[in-house]
Amino acid sequence: MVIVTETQETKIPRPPPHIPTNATCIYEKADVLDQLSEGVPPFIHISQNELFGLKRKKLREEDISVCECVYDETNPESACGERCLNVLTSTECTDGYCPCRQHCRNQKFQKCEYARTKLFKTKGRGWGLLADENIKAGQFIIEYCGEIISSEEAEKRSQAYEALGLKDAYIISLNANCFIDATKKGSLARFINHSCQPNCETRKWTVLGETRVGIFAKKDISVGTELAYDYNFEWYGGATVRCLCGAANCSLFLGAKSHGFQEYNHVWEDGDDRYTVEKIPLYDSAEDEQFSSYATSPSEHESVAGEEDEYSLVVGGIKLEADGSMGSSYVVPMEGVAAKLVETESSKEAKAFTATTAMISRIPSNTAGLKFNIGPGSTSNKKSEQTPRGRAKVSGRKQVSSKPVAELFASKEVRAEITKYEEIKNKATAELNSLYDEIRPAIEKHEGDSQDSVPTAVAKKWIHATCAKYKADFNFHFSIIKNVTCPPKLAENEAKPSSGGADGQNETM
Ligand SMILES: C[S@@+](CC[C@H](N)C(=O)[O-])C[C@H]1O[C@@H](n2cnc3c(N)ncnc32)[C@H](O)[C@@H]1O
Repeated sequence: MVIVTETQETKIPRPPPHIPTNATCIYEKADVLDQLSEGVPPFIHISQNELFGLKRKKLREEDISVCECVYDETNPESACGERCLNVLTSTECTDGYCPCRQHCRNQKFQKCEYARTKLFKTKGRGWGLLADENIKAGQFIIEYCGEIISSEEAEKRSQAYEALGLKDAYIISLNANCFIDATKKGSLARFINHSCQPNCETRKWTVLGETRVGIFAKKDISVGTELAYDYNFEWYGGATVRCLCGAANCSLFLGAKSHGFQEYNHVWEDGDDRYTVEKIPLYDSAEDEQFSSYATSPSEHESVAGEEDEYSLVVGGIKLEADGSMGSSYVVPMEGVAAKLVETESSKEAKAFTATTAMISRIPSNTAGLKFNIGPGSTSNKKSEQTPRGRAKVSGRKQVSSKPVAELFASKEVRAEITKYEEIKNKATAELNSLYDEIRPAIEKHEGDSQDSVPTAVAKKWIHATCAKYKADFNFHFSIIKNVTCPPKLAENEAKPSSGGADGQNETM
């Protein structure tokens, strides 16, 4: 098998000269090539994402986050460890700007500081990746590299791959607008399989102003153990793949946790071991519910107006360089796929591909609130509704109105308390809405690039207002529950509460 790695000719848009580019990658490519033995389906190995039909945003000096770490020669761990401000916000330090200079330990993506891993053939799940050394919980293992594509392109490609009969899916979501496709080009992370009880997880990091996805250890992993993460597949309907992870809590199908999963729509292919199920264990849909917040519907992906890469154009897997020649790294791998894609993309029928299996997994932000998710959907897991003016409703949930609730209580004191908390809640909601209008330009500006990050000052304001709203919501509901479960003693002149409202009629909230 011929494996072709990225070449010097591959043109990657660079930031201006005064802004540093990726630090030297110390990853041993030879190690990778050794592993790609006979039988591994061909692909192009890359250790840095490539943009397809999208423009790379220039990194501006004012966008560089500079930490406050002080390097102490007697303690090498003092350089950008877990207390580094950048590490805490999942942002890599930038060469030339980090106070710890060459001692900085927070450039793991840029320097490809990967754990040692090894490809191996699994039973029934194709190829997989295992730990080739002991890995510590929290350790960065490898970057999920591939082509960065728009959501429209992702949909088009996944349908095309399905039509071509590709069994393995390698497209994961980067944010609402962009996806990483490691089908034709990728790092070894593309071989990591799914598990419903994973030892790894995906995390998004900001590296030189761009969002990148890394695979991190969720727990200590001993040498020889298979690496796996939860794909959180987002399915666009159609065929589903039986999960063979073997975990006790297995969801049984890849994508079973996604909204798009439709049990009635399974397509089993004759003679395909991957899809053969000897005995299907009983399926408990309740298990899905606890995970349902991971996945979102396809409609959540807003399309991006595809702009051409400044430097080159990729057509059906063949890269055309500025001089019209074909990039040399594109000649051998995925020949069949590339050829068919050229054929289908150039024909009008390409658009008429029936949507069958289109698997796109979604990467949750794993920064535990340190990364500021902001905007219309940030107060709820569900996509928030938009008013005609475009303003996001803060919550799509049914609102409880205080009046009928308060009337259920005989105590004046309780009624006053509930009404007071409702006023505070309404005020906090109004403040959040007006803040959203104020910061919308900043949000929209950032949505065009990385939807996950907005300037810290804006994020802080938003977090403050959101917390105030949550607190007010909580206090309002808590005061109702508290007074229902532990009603205050009534004053002599107060009547006993009726069973159904102040006027004795049954009322509902
Ligand atoms: C990102 S690839 C993983 C590498 C893949 N095994 C290979 O040989 O290239 C994802 C594909 O691997 C297979 N796969 C991954 N995890 C699986 C699992 N738990 N059960 C069954 N198939 C799995 C599915 O075909 C899926 O579309």
